[in-house]
Amino acid sequence: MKIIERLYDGSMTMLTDLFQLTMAYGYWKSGKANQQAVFNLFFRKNPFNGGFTVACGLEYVVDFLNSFKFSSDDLTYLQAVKDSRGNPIFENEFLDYLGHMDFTCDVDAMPEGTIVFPHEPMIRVKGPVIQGQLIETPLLNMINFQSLIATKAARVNLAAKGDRVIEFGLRRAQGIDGALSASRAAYIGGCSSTSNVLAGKLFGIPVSGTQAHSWVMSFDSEPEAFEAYARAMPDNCIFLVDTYDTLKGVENAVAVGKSLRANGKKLIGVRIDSGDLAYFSVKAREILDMAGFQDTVIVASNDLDEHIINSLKSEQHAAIDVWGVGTKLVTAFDQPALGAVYKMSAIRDGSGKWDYKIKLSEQALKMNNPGIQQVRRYYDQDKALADMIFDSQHQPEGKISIVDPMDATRRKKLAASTLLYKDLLEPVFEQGKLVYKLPNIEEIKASVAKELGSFHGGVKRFVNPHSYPVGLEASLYELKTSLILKLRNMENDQRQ
Ligand SMILES: Nc1ncnc2c1ncn2[C@@H]1O[C@H](COP(=O)(O)OP(=O)(O)OP(=O)(O)O)[C@@H](O)[C@H]1O
Ligand SMILES: O=P(O)(O)OC[C@H]1O[C@H](OP(=O)(O)OP(=O)(O)O)[C@H](O)[C@@H]1O
Ligand SMILES: O=C(O)c1cccnc1
Repeated sequence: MKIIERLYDGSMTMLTDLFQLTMAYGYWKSGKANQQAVFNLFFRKNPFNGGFTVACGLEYVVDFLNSFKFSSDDLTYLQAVKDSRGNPIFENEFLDYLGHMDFTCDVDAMPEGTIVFPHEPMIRVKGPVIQGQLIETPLLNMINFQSLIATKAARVNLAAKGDRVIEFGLRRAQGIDGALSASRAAYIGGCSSTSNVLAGKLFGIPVSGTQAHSWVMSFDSEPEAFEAYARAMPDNCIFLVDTYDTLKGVENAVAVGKSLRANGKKLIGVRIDSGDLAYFSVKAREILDMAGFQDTVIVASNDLDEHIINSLKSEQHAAIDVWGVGTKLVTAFDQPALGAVYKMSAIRDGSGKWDYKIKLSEQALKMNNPGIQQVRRYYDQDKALADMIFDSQHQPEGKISIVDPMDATRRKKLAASTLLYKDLLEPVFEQGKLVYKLPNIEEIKASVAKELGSFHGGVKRFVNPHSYPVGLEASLYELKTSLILKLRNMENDQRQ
């Protein structure tokens, strides 16, 4: 079979790191496979030095978990995986166990489109430790990338201040799924359409586009190229005007626009893809307006990102109506990974009691939070005030104090009983059964716009954004501190 058919028709359960399978084998050998554990997926820093992150990728995760099953092909492959002495790593009885394994975990997650902040669990998995372990890598793969791109797209669209942004990234994206899931995430983050036709077909995203230099170059002259296009597609005319001389190109577009008009058609737009976009767009606008083409839009492209768009639009008053953004959006050019991690935060001991876990680190930033966490977002009217990470086993009551996990002296008191709130993690799977109704892509996209609207402008600015308050509920903070002290004492005792 060809590589693309094999990739997309096969089971995805093996989309994991080998060490997840070797640890799974170890859990099984040690009789621990079914010990209940809790894992949280979270990141430690907003991308792009920004003040927020857009959660994205859950639909992929749901699909992946829904069809989580090792196929006989997978097991045959695993049978042949060898250790350092050339012997099979996995014994057949274990492979048989994997073959019969069904996904039975509880999964709670933030819906796609939720605005999320560092240290907040975006996904919580509770169930047999072997299963929680095996799905670590694919969950990170799906959530890290799509959340990164949805966040970049949200930033680009904030800079465009309501103008249409078309995502042009397919040709520069990181491979096939890098392009497809980037187109999906970019649309969710706020783009209006994509040039990626397969993404349009798969996800129901509107597709749109203009024309390339090769079209113009294939004719003896630019006017001939525009005329031929207008004859072929009179209702789809956005001419690329910078192949030879941008302003002459606009004049050539106007000339064809006049004959389109004479036939009851319209010159929809011109695209400028090089040079000083502020200067050329303003000049192009003058030419178009003088000729009576006030409603012809100016599309700009060429290595754009949120900073260039912001400068062109807000500082230089460029006359650009539509932004075509490719490379820097779909490759998350200035930050290639979100850096979300997946950490165990509790495991049930032999007596059935939850044993809360943290990982010690020299860096406070790297110490995870313990417990079976939930995130509560408090609102004052329709504005988000602060988020509290708490242990769902101990529902907070009365007056609430939240503690900054990076600086315990920073505490925020909330008159919680008078405030509206929403718990951000929603049940997705209960004992392996899907209990969540997936929103469609339009609903997800609309929720990003709505959610962003509930945050103060300072959180969304590009330079030194305001750090939105996220804290640990005080008793969870105390618990974390006591676990750290206990582990440090254990370390000291072992050294003596
Ligand atoms: N007025 C402007 N202010 C800020 N940045 C701009 C402005 N006009 C264009 N840019 C950006 O400057 C960069 C221009 O890069 P470059 O010099 O490679 O483009 P170019 O001169 O159009 O040549 P090419 O044909 O190779 O694209 C692009 O990222 C573009 O988006
Ligand atoms: O610049 P991006 O944000 O990635 O947007 C996509 C770019 O892709 C096309 O260029 P093409 O691949 O033909 O090459 P070019 O850079 O020489 O125009 C298009 O003209 C844009 O410039
Ligand atoms: O349609 C376009 O103008 C387009 C598509 C892909 C990349 N650059 C431009």
